[in-house]
Amino acid sequence: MAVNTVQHSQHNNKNETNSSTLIPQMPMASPSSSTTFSVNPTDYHLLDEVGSGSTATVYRAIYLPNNRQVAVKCLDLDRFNCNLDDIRKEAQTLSLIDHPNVVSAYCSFVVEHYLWVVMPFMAQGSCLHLMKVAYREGFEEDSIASILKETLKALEYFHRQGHIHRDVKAGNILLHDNGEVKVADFGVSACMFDSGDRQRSRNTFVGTPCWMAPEVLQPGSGYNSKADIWSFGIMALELAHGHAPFSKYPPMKVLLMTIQNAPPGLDYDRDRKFSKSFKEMVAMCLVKDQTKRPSAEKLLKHSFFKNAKPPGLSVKKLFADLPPLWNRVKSLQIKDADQLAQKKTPSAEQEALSQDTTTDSLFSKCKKNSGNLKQDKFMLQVGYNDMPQSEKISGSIVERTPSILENDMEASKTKNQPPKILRTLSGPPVQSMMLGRSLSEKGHAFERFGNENQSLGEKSNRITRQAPNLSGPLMLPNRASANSLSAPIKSSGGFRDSLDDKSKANLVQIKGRFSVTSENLEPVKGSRLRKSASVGDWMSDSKQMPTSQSTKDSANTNNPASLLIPHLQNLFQQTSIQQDLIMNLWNSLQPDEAIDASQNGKLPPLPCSPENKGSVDAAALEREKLLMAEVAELQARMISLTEELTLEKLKHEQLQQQLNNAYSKERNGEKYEVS
Ligand SMILES: Nc1ncnc2c1ncn2[C@@H]1O[C@H](COP(=O)(O)OP(=O)(O)OP(=O)(O)O)[C@@H](O)[C@H]1O
Repeated sequence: MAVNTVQHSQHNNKNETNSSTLIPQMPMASPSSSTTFSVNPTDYHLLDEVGSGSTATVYRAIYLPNNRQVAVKCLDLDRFNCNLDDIRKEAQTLSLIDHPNVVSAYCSFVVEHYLWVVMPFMAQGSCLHLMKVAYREGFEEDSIASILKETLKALEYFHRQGHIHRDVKAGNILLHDNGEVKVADFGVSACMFDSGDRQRSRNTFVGTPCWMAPEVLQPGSGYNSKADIWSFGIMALELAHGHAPFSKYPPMKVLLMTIQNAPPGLDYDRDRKFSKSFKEMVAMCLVKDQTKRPSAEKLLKHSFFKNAKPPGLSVKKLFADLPPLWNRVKSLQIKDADQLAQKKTPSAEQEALSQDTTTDSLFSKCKKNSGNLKQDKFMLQVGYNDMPQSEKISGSIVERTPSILENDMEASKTKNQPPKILRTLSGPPVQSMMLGRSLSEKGHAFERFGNENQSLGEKSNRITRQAPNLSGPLMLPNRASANSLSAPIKSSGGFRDSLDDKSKANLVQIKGRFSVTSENLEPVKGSRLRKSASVGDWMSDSKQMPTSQSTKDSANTNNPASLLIPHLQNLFQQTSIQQDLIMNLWNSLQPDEAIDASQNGKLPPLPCSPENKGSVDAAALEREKLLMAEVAELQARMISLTEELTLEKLKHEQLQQQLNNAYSKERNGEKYEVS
């Protein structure tokens, strides 16, 4: 493997302070191909966007020197608090991966603040995308068996090499025209989230809430390759139903449900169409005790896989009649953008709705429906430093109302957008020459959708491209092609670890991923977070999605009810989830550990007597009452402010009327007398 030492371009990641942090450009021959790919970005002609996830956008591209079709994954380095040395190591590891069921990398290099990873182009995209486009209820069992078997072969390979994939899900299983199945997203993404050495990365977890194994969420428990087997079981359910279990719930709730509930599985009644052997195989993967889960090697011997057909038969047929991937991606984007646009509630209606909501109904609604609130209105924020000392573990679900979203979009439209940034709303910064070509290609593709769709396309472009992505790298447009239903999450090796370590004091979620251990939050602070695909459109805005402090501030201003009520709802939601989480984690501590942590100040002095857990519940109730009272007070203030505002508006209108009268009389030469 030749290593080109030419530094192509600098990127402005904050960690780039020591000499070893520049990522080397790595031209390399693909392990299974003799072609060498250059690290010169002008050698790549980016054509269409074929997918996007929480960390990257992926393009179909042509490698100009040999006219070969490739995929270029563009990871935004600004989004991560990453050690570039680690990225280099991981990129090297990635280049050494050589298995027919694993998507390897041809080369990687930095273009401005993007890491470009050049890979084989998998022409049918991910299983998740395929389900969204054509199989919303999931695939048939024969296709599932083949996809799972190929995936399992890749996992067996990873595990044999001592690796854990850590993000096994349908969004990371790619398909090719001939039915080939390959696992993607190994290596680079992992390292993007795992600064630190290998050992440390074992103590952190990159994953996606619905797919995460219980042991990676449990305080203090370690995990190993069996975590992939759990995710594999969840993915089996995802392929069978078209979505992962719990995917309709907010991430924090998913975490709790994964820990507390019985493992999900194929239901004997509801899933009658599936074989006993499939159900049994899934049940073997989804055992909470990781030691009781089979290894990938052992699982491959299960009868379910023995009978699996070759993918050329059972997978290839899935996309026989479908248009090319990039057109599917575009039409899905259009559909999603259209749905997004239709979700808008006129702000007046929103206000009326908000004002109708009483404290009681609001509270009970939040309590009762906390799990049913639409995922696509939520964004999860997890943080320590923003919270009072007594609430050091926090997980807040912030509801994003359609009217706020709308405002964001309007605001973004009015901002001055330098052409380059405008171009990069959904993609990497590339030379204008490449940009021109890429955009024109996109234009052609849109033409195929006819006039009606063309205008939708424009709308989609307006919404998805101009969505508020201007204030920071985290602001991604809401895209159909994103790894919907698969927002990854990252947590440290248990919450207790996080509490112990000041360097892990900030928790931030980046587009669905839990990004724990953020020592330097600068790239995130002030940035606006938005959506993740998978569990919906969770969005945040430093201005509009308040932390507890900004919520307080907003209560002190003359904000109209339509803005305040969603904040109150957020508070309720946030508080109830936090309470659940605190109680759950606290109760999972050993009594002596809890006392110890309280006494040495690592944990706030919760009124928890290990002998008498009932007092914890009482304290929680007490706290709930206090919060209710606070909210009632806030709401009363809000109502009175709203009334004042209405009065002022009335006065204003009257004055306006008088002025108009005076003006028209003056024009008519009459003398106006103020009444
Ligand atoms: N080599 C490829 N060929 C074709 N499509 C691809 C390729 N790699 C990725 N994609 C598409 O792009 C999507 C996003 O890619 P990827 O999962 O690597 O991004 P990510 O940001 O790492 O996602 P995640 O949200 O899982 O972290 C995939 O779900 C898939 O649809």
